[in-house]
Amino acid sequence: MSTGKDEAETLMGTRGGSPDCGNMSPPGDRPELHSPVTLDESESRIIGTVVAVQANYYRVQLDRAVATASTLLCTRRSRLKKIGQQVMVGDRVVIEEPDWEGGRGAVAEVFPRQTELDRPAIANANQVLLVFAIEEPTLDPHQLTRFLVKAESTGLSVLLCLNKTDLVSEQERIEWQERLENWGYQPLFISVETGVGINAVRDRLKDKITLISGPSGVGKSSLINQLIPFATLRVGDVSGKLGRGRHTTRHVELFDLPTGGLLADSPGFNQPNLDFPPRELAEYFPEARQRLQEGTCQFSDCLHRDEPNCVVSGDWERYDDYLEFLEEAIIYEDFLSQQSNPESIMKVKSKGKGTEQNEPKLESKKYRRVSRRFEHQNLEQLYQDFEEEENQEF
Ligand SMILES: Nc1nc2c(ncn2[C@@H]2O[C@H](COP(=O)(O)OP(=O)(O)OP(=O)(O)O)[C@@H](O)[C@H]2O)c(=O)[nH]1
Ligand SMILES: [Zn+2]
Repeated sequence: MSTGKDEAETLMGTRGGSPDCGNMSPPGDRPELHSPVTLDESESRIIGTVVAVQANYYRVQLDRAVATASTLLCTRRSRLKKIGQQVMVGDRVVIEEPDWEGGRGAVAEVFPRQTELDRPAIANANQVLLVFAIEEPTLDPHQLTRFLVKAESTGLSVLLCLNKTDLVSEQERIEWQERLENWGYQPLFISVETGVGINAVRDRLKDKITLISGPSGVGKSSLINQLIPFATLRVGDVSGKLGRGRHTTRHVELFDLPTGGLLADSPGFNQPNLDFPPRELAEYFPEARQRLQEGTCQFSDCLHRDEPNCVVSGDWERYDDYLEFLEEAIIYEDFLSQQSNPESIMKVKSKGKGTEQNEPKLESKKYRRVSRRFEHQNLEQLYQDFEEEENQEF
């Protein structure tokens, strides 16, 4: 746990850009939220966390309220602009020139980020809280796996929470527990309806920055309403849908948990497209991760498909999901490489009599095992994502 003073010693602000910590902080190296030290008296620094970014303004929640202000609306000092220092939601920052009465200030320095995600754009997040329901909607292991893989791909800790346990028997709950433990997870079983397990969730969110995720209807909003008192939610967020504004894909805002910690809800994160290199996929299945820790595949670039002497392929429940997602990740990689080289999408075909015509290239050999239907669906989603992103203001 670092203190404000530790942070002051490692400030980057004027000393260059953010370290490229990407979205893959190594497992086991997961940061805790900084302890609530606000005003570093020796240097009179005002320190806080950026909880929202709106146009060129940053809403900064101070570690400790000063005078009557607990948040300040800040601009970014021009010297940060000059060095290209971006300010993200979740950033720990130093504020200068506070105007306590007007509630204004200027972000002068940004502490080095411990983690950084780009979709949603959030710095220093510690964990993903993945919420599913056991019933209504019935828990679908395949969909759960997709969300788990997406959550794992952030490099953050993954906390799985199964809601609506009031709708199933204890026997059913235990069956799910055993099954998920075999996958490598220790889920929290909760019921927002009856209150079971909510305190355990609170404990796990304490002093951390948590990104909540999960499909529609599982009870995320109901859970958020339990965790954050009505009074602290801003107008427009009272349904429990935190920060769901016009910019659905990238917009993210942090909300204060009364027991300590911050919670972010980003609807874009609830469309779990698998947008990472195929080689990484095995790392996102705890079962595969474990096999790779215990053994080594014959080929260093093994995709764990049908290569000889592979330690990953084999008899584990989610191996078929692995294979399906692998194909999807390969398609995505191919799509990206075609984006960067548009000519590669088309080939010139002779139509006879000296005429030529551009036609889309057929899939390359390594992707042929993908079914047409599967490919079509996924590409449609990829194109949609791509267009959506193009249209985003950030
Ligand atoms: N039986 C039961 N119903 C619950 C529980 N938690 C939530 N619900 C109900 O499930 C329905 C969906 O809950 P929401 O909180 O709106 O779900 P959501 O995940 O926010 O859904 P989206 O807004 O579509 O993302 C509501 O009718 C809730 O009352 C629970 O623990 N048990
Ligand atoms: Zn292998």
